[in-house]
Amino acid sequence: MADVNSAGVKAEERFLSPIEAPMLGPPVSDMPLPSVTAPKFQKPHRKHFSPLGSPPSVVAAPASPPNYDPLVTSAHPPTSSSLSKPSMKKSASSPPGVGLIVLAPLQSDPGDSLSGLAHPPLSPDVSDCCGPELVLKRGSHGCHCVYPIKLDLLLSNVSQNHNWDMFLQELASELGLLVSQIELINFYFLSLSRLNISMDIIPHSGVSFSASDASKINTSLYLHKVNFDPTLVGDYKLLNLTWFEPPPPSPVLMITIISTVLVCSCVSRGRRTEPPLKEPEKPRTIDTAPVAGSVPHPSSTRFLAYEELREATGNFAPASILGEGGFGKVFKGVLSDGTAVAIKRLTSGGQQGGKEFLVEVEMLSRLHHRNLVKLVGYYSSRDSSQNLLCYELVPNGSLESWLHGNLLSLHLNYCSV
Ligand SMILES: Nc1ncnc2c1ncn2[C@@H]1O[C@H](COP(=O)(O)OP(=O)(O)OP(=O)(O)O)[C@@H](O)[C@H]1O
Repeated sequence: MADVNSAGVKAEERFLSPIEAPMLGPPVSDMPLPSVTAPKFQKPHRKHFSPLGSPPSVVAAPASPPNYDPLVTSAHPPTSSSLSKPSMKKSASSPPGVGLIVLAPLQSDPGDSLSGLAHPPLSPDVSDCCGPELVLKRGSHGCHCVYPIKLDLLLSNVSQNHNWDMFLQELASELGLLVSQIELINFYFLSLSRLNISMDIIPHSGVSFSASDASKINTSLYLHKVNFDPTLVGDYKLLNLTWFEPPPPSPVLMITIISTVLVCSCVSRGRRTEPPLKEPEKPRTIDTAPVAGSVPHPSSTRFLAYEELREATGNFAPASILGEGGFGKVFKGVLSDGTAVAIKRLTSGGQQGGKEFLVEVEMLSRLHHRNLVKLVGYYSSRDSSQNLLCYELVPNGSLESWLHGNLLSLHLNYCSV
């Protein structure tokens, strides 16, 4: 009898290198598994669970593919007769190696008896919007593609009046699946009671099965934990199980995620550690500028430490006195930076209070004229009991001599402004 596939095609017309079926010859593990060539993008890891090896182990496909191509078929609509006109086609979109493992044809006369067999209800064709190794999830909106588990079983002692719905229900129940997750892709009769059947198991949620779920299915089938009604199927053998590990996120997505994390991290860190904005510090010495009431200290001139002024004048030594006006003595001195200055020490208890003094200092510091003596800085104690003005030193004689001499220079001091 010659074997026929689901489309009723004689096996010997299709297969150049037939291999013995597991129950008829070499074990399935000796069957070379074809290599997979998938596009680089979204390439999933394809893993074969060896039915004859340790159940949870993953057996990689051999590096060298066999010389013959495995038969790759698309899903076929149910055929009314196993001897009907063949409609099998090579799938261009499917990668090699994803499909039916070819079993050897039996050398017996097929006769017409196969036409009376109850054929498995194959899933109808669906639109081919999915990429290689992906299948369309039925019932979903749009083109929802998922990675299935591809399963090949060898069924023996199959009832001729096989109730395939019952078989699928039992298989789904035993594997903890929904019947809707199992799609029969192809079948191949070896004899009246024996056939190889291929199916896709569709993940109920997500884009693929987890490794543990795939391993459970593999183990259940390998260890024959799946029990069928003996009136339906006498025995079965796991020929092949292929699980597609979901591809890792694309590099673009990874870069986006990493960038987002980095940006968020930097922003968060910046908020934590960014010091509060500070006013640029003015050159100060030891003392700090006074704040008299609501009047801020003058910003356009220097606040000088009393200690510096005291040292500059030799502790306001009488020898450094330049003169004396209506508001106090004027001392000659040199600041720590070498600037020669005239320091006017206002008489304590003068007419001006702290606020007025600071306002005057602010005004003086903003007046600039070639005939005005430049204000270098000032000092005012917190209680305004000590107020000092520091001018550039006018050399070559007293102001009086300048004013009353030939020079037409004008001197305006703090009191006369
Ligand atoms: N920048 C200066 N450089 C050199 N000597 C100065 C300077 N400022 C004041 N003096 C000296 O100190 C003296 C006192 O000056 P001050 O300005 O205090 O009084 P005044 O200008 O003479 O009169 P008034 O008190 O009415 O302003 C001046 O006569 C001058 O000799």
